[in-house]
Amino acid sequence: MASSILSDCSSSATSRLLPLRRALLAPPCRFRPATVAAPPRRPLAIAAPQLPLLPRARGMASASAAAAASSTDSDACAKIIDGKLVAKQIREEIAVEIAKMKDAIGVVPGLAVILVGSRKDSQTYVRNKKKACEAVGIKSYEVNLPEDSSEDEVLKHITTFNSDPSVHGILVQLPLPHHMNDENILNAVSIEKDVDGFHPLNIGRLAMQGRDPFFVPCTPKGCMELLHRYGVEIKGKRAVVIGRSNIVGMPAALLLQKANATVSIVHSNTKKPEEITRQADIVITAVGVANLVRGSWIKPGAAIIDVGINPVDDPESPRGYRLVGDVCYEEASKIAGLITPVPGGVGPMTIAMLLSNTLESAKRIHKFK
Ligand SMILES: NC(=O)C1=CN([C@@H]2O[C@H](COP(=O)(O)OP(=O)(O)OC[C@H]3O[C@@H](n4cnc5c(N)ncnc54)[C@H](OP(=O)(O)O)[C@@H]3O)[C@@H](O)[C@H]2O)C=CC1
Ligand SMILES: Nc1nc(=O)c2c([nH]1)NC[C@@H]1CN(c3ccc(C(=O)N[C@@H](CCC(=O)O)C(=O)O)cc3)C=[N+]21
Repeated sequence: MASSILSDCSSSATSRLLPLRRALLAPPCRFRPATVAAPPRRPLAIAAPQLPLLPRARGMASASAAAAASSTDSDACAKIIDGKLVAKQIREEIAVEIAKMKDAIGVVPGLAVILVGSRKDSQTYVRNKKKACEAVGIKSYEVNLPEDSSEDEVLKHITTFNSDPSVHGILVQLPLPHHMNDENILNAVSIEKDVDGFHPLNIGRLAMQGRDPFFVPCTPKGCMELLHRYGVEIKGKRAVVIGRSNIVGMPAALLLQKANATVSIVHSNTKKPEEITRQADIVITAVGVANLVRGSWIKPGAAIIDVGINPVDDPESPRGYRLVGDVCYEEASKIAGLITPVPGGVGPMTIAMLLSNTLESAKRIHKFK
């Protein structure tokens, strides 16, 4: 459900909640349309990190550059990280690899999606995943179960997919109905087919030094991919992750740490989150609160990756609502060096990473290089 109120990002410390006003939608930056930065094409950075191909974004090159950027500089305008474009490039790369694999060994990757219940947003995500699979040549299998299904029914489908050789990835759409135990269900997915990367063994391997998971969770992997493709240096930088969920915040923090950032995690009990966030060269937000992160929370020149997807009422939109992130975009885009929009930032990357994980799984299972 869309929230019926929207922070207008205009008060100082706390969000003032007002009815939606059209004027708030005006683009804040004079140069905004021209600053959408297209990253050059290159293979997935997760497999082979480093090698930034874009010139460093304003303010990200060094502390002195960041210090030079002033938050009162009205011309300052962040580069937009175009997740939609990067995701398209990645899908094209994946389609080429799938065609090669099919030619060489006659195998196409298969992804099974299990959806329980009839939440509209979950149905949309699953439909979009299916479309994305078809477009790159991944065969998709779908199971739709009613809301009142038993945990055993879900487990039965997982077991069937675990032993089906044409299925290389299994995804159980979250959230599950309340009467089901997420842990039991996620534990049942074979770790070799856990393309969401949510199995405790995969998360454990992600957390451990010198170990690698079979799969990195898609949304955090997408965030890292955007940072890599836009040439954001991570090693030695300060990063703040806002949110610590098992599916986004926590694995995002682990990945940043693996990439040698110094990481702080902000959560609902954190005191003075703005002071902590203001120290960060890189901020990843995954909270689910519209406009939580204000311009005053951001270090000039920082890279901001906004994972939040928050519906707010918008009578002028055909759907009656629109999506905004956790970051007050109007304010943040005047101070940050780089920023992801919502929509069109991390969301499309999540789906691209799911396709990437499914291809990776098929290649590993069939020992195809
Ligand atoms: N773009 C994409 O592809 C995806 C987007 N999302 C979106 O990302 C957002 C987060 O999703 P998810 O991680 O699943 O959400 P969860 O609700 O599982 O986790 C939210 C986290 O935010 C923290 N939090 C809540 N309120 C505050 C606050 N005021 N200040 C600081 N931290 C706070 C919570 O802290 P605590 O742990 O203390 O409760 C918790 O760790 C949602 O908007 C979701 O729709 C999610 C997945 C993919
Ligand atoms: N097992 C499981 N794995 C998930 O990865 C998973 C999940 N369950 N449950 C729900 C969350 C959410 N999620 C998103 C995926 C794509 C967009 C996306 O493509 N968003 C578009 C907007 C789409 C629109 O306009 O509605 C964008 O940000 O541009 C958003 C959110 C994956 N999740």
